[in-house]
Amino acid sequence: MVATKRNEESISDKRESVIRDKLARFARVPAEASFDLEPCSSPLGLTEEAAQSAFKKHGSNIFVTERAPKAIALLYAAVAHPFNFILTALAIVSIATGDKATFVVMMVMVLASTGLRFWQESKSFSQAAKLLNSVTHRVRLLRANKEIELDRKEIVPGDVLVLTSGDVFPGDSLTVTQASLTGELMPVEKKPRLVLASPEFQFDILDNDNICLAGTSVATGSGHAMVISTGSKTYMASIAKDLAKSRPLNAMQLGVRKVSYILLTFMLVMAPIVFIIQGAISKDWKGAIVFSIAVAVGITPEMLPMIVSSNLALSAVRVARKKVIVKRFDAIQNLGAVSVLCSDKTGTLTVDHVRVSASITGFGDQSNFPLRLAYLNSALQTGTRSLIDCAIVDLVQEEGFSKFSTEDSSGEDDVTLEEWDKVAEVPFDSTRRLLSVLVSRSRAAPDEKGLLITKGAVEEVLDHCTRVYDYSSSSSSPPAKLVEFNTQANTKLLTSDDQRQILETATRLNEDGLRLVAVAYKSAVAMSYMTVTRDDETDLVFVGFLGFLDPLKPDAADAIDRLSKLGVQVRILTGDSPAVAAKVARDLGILPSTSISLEHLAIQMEPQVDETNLMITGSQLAALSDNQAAFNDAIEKCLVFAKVSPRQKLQVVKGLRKSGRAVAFLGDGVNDALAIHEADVGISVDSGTAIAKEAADVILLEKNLEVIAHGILQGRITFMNTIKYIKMATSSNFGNVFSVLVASAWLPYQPMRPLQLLFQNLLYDFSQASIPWDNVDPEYLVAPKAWNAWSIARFMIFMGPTSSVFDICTFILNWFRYGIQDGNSPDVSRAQTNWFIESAMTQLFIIHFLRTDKIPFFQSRASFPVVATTTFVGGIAMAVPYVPVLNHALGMGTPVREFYGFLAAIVVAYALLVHIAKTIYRRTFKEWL
Ligand SMILES: Nc1ncnc2c1ncn2[C@@H]1O[C@H](COP(=O)(O)OP(=O)(O)OP(=O)(O)O)[C@@H](O)[C@H]1O
Ligand SMILES: [Mg+2]
Repeated sequence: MVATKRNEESISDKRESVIRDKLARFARVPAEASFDLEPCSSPLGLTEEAAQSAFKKHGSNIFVTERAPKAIALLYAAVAHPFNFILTALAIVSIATGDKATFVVMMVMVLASTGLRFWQESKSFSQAAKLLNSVTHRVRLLRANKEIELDRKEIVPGDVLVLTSGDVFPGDSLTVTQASLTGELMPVEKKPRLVLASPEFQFDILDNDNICLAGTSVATGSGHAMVISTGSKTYMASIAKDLAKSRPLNAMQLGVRKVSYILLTFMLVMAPIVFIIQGAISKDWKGAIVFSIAVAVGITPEMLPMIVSSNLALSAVRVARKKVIVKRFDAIQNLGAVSVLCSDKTGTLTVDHVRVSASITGFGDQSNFPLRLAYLNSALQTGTRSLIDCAIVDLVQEEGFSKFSTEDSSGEDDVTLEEWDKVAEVPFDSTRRLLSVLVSRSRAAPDEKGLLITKGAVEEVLDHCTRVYDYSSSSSSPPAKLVEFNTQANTKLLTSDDQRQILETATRLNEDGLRLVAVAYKSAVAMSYMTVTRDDETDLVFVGFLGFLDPLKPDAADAIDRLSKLGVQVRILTGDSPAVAAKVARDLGILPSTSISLEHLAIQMEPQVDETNLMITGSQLAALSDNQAAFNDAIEKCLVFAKVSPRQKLQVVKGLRKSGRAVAFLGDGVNDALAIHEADVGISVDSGTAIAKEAADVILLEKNLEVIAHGILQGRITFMNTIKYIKMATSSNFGNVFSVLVASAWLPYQPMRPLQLLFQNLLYDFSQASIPWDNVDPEYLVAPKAWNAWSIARFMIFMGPTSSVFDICTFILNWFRYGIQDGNSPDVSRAQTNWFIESAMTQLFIIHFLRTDKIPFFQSRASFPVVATTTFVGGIAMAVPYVPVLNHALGMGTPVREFYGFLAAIVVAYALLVHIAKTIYRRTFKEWL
C-alpha cells in the first residue's frame, strides 16, 4: 500500500516536472523567439489547418475541474469506505466460525450499499459533466491574423490569445505583447521577456514574469499571450489532487463524518458488551460472537454514504431543470443553509439591457457633446466591453448622435472612427472607476492632435477635473467638428459652486433611477508607442454626463419577496452611486419606501450608522475600518452598500460569514469575483465574465432570482432528507441495541438469530434507500437550517427507546403467553420469528412516523417511492416465515395466527406512543427534524 502510494507520488512528480520543464523553456526566451519553439505558431495566430492538426494531437482542452471523475475512481471511493472494511472484517470473522449464510448476507449488504452508491454517483457525475458543458466559455484569439471567438475546449498550444481584464487563461500561456497582465487574487504583474535569460536563470512556476497558468485570470490590463499547454498537460491538471484536498468540508459534510464516527464508537463499545452478556448467560461463546457481530452490523449506518450522495446528485439534477448549474454537488447543501444573499445590481436585479437615455451637461442641459466623446472612448477601448460601453456603441451605430442634438448643433459631424487613432488606454477598474483612452486626431493642428478622453463614475471624474467646458460661451458650442476642435477654447475654471451644481444634477438624475457616467477630456501629447497611466488622468475638462436607463426586472421584487419568505435576506452590494442603489433597493422593497436622507451619504460622507440607516457607502465603510466594532455593526445592519470596491464587497461577505451566517453572493463582473470566491455559495451567470464564472460554485444559465429561491429550497430538501435518514437510523439503532441488551440479560436464548438480525437490517436498508426521493413538509423549508449535532443526539436518546417498549412487549408475549422460556425449547425459533416480524414492522412504520411531525398518512404523506419500498419490504418481512426455502435458511418458525392480532395492537399502540413522545419532544425542544 505504502509502496504503491510512493509510486503514484513519483509518477505525479514526474508529470509535474515535465510540465514545469516545458514552461521553463518558453519562459527564458524573448517573446519574439518563443514562436519558434511551437511548431506553426506565429504572432498572427495559427492557421486553421495548423490548429486542426494540433487539436488532433492534443485533444479537447477540458479543465480538470470539469471532467467527470473516472468510473474507477468512483468505484474506489465507494468501495474504500470504512463501513465496508468493518462489514467485511465482521463477515470474515463469521465465516471463520463456520457461518456461511451470515457471511453471504453481510456481503450482500456490502455489495448493495456500495453498488447503489456507485451506480447513483456514476449516473449523476456523468449528468453533471453534461450540465457543465452547457456553461459557455468563450475565448478571444487570433487565427490567421483574424480575431475570433472560440469555446475554451477548442484552444490548442500555439494559439495566440487576445486577453482583457476578467478573462481566464484557457491554458498555461506566455505573455507576448507589452501590455501588462496581472494574475489572480494577489495580482502579480506579468510582462513579456525582451532578452534571453542568463544561464543562471532559475524558473519558478509560481513566481515569474511571463508565464500565466491555466485557470488564473487577468485582473486588469489587456494583451496577447501564446498558449503553451492545454488540458491534462497544464500545471493545474498536475496539482488537481491537491486542489481537491485543499477544499475545506462544509458543516454538513463535517457533521455526517462526525455522526459516522460516533456510531462506529458506539458499535465498538456495544458489541463487546452484548458479546459478554450473551456469552455469560448462554455459555455459548461461539454463538455470542456471531450474535454480537450481527448487532455491530446493525449499528453501522452502511447506507449513509449512499443516501448523502444520492440526495445531492438528485438535487443537482432537479435544479438543473431550472437552468441552475451546480459545479460541485456539495454546493447544494450550502445553498440550503444560505440566509443572506448579497447581489450586485446590474443584470441580476435589473434587466440586462442598459440603454443611453440622456446626454447632458453638468448643469442639466441636453447636449450630444458628452455622447460624442464617450463614444470614442467606448468604441476604441479594448478592455472588457461592459454593458455601459455596449449601450453607447449600439446607440451611436443605430441612431448616430441626433437623439440628443440641440437645434443649434444640427451641423455637427458624425464621429467617424477612421479619423481617430487610439494610441493608448488605461482600462477600467472598479476601484478607480475611470476609463481613459488617448487618441490622436488626424485632422487637428500638429500640437493639438492628442486628446485624452476619460469617462467614469461622477465623483471620481469630477475629482480629476480642474476645468469645465463652457457651453454658454459665444463660439460654436458644443464643437461642430471633434476631429479638429480647439481643446483649449470654451473652457473655464471649475469652481466649488460648479462642483456643487454638477453633483446636485447627478443626484437628481440618480434619484430618477438613471445610472450615470461622467465624461471629461484634456489635450495631451499623443505619439505612436506612447503609454498612459492613471497619473495622466489629471487636469481634465468636465464635459457632462451620460444617463443610462437600467430598468428593474419585472419579477425581481416578487423573487425578493419569495426569498424573504424563505428566511433569506437580500442585500445589494454595488459600485454604483448611493442614489441609484437606494432607488433600486426601495423599488424592490429591500429598503423601506420612506426616503433615507441622501445628503450625508452622497456628499458629506460622515461615517455614521444608526437604526434607520440601512445604507452605507464605500468611503464611509473605509472610514470605519479603524473601529472594528462600528465596522462590524455597519456590515451587520446595512442592507445596501453603494460605491463599494471589489475588496469591500469581499470584506462585507467575510464579515457576514464571521457572524455565523451562510452567505451567497451573486455577481457577474470582474469586480465581483473576490466576493464570489469568498462566499459560502458563489453564484454567477452564464453571460458573466470568465473570472466570475470560474470563482462561482453555481452558474445560472438564465439570470433570474426566482431560480435561486428554487435552488435554496432544493438545498433544504436535501438537508432535511439527509437529517431525516440520520435521525431515523441513529434512533432506531439505539432502540434496537437497547432491546438486545434487555433480551440478552433476560432471555436464555438469542432473541433473534444473527442471520435474521442481518436479514432484517438488509430489508431496512432497502426501504431507507428511497428517502432521498421523499417529500418534505413545507414547514421545514421556510427557514435556513444549520447542522446541529446536539439536535441529533437528543432525538436519538429520546425517540430510540420508544420502539424498545414494544420489543419488550413481544418478549413478554413470548415468555408468558406462549411460554417459551427455555433455550432448548423447539419453540425458540417461533419466539425469534415473532420478534423478527414485530421489529421489522415497527422499523418500517417508524419511517412514516418520524419523517413528519404531523399525523402520518393523514396529514402528511410520504412520496410514492417511500410508500412503495416500505410496503414492499413490509410484505417480504411478513412473508418470509412462509416462503419454503427462505424460512429454512433463516431458521424461521411459524407464528400462531393470534400473534397477528397482537402485532396489529402493538403497531397501533406504537403509533400512539410515538405521537405522544413527538408532542412532548416538540413542546420541549421547539423542533422535530
Ligand atoms: N465601462 C465604463 N466606463 C466608464 N465608467 C464606468 C464603466 N463601467 C462602470 N463605470 C462607472 O463605475 C461605476 C461602478 O461600476 P461597476 O461596474 O464597477 O460597479 P458594479 O458594482 O458592478 O455595479 P452594478 O451593481 O451596477 O453591477 C458605474 O456606476 C459607472 O459610473
Ligand atoms: Mg456589475
